[in-house]
Amino acid sequence: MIYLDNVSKWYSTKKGEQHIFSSITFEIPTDHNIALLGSNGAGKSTLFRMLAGSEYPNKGQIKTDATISWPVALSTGIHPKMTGRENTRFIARVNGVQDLEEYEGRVQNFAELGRKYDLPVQSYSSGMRSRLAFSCCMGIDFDLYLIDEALSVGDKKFKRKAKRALLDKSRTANILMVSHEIDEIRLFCDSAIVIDNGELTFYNDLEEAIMVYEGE
Ligand SMILES: Nc1ncnc2c1ncn2[C@@H]1O[C@H](COP(=O)(O)OP(=O)(O)OP(=O)(O)O)[C@@H](O)[C@H]1O
Repeated sequence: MIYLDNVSKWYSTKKGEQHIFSSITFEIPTDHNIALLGSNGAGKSTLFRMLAGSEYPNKGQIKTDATISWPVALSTGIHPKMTGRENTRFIARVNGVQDLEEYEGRVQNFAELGRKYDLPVQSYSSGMRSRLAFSCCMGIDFDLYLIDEALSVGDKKFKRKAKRALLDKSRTANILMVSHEIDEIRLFCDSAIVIDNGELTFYNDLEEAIMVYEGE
């Protein structure tokens, strides 16, 4: 269960407070693979950051007993001065991974960074950074994965591999996905949340949600 309890979120800008969500009370079901649909600027990434705990609501609380990933495609939390391997170990410790060596090996195999794995991340291309972040995230067992345009990670070969890994995950865990590719959404999700004007609406029927979203 993920429960948004009277959540308000705003940003202070030069033009005053910009309100994204005002006093939202909403339950995100955890027994579905859910697409998060909304136009540019609707608040999808903001909601993701609050769910991941990297940003707090200005008011209210997000209550959950589920373990939630960080947004998968982003290299948030990857330290540029540390090597790929050091980052992997750090992420493993922070997330309570028991078998460090086994995890490290899995990430190394999946990310396919070759010798770069032992070089500082600041020497990586942006695609390589994303591959490391994606591999670190997939290597940890979360209840819910936040997938933010994650399948745009890496080159064609890596994209195929990432897609397969994500499909495997979606069978044993749940995903909450932001993608502007409707075909991708249909492949991974069975239901959706539409964000419109700061309001969240859950649709059990994905196709109905797509119709609402595309008709906006
Ligand atoms: N740090 C910030 N400071 C000020 N405004 C912000 C900040 N982060 C986001 N916003 C604003 O909050 C609103 C929601 O942004 P958000 O990135 O969550 O939208 P989104 O639905 O993910 O959009 P997109 O589909 O374009 O990625 C936007 O108007 C954006 O300009």
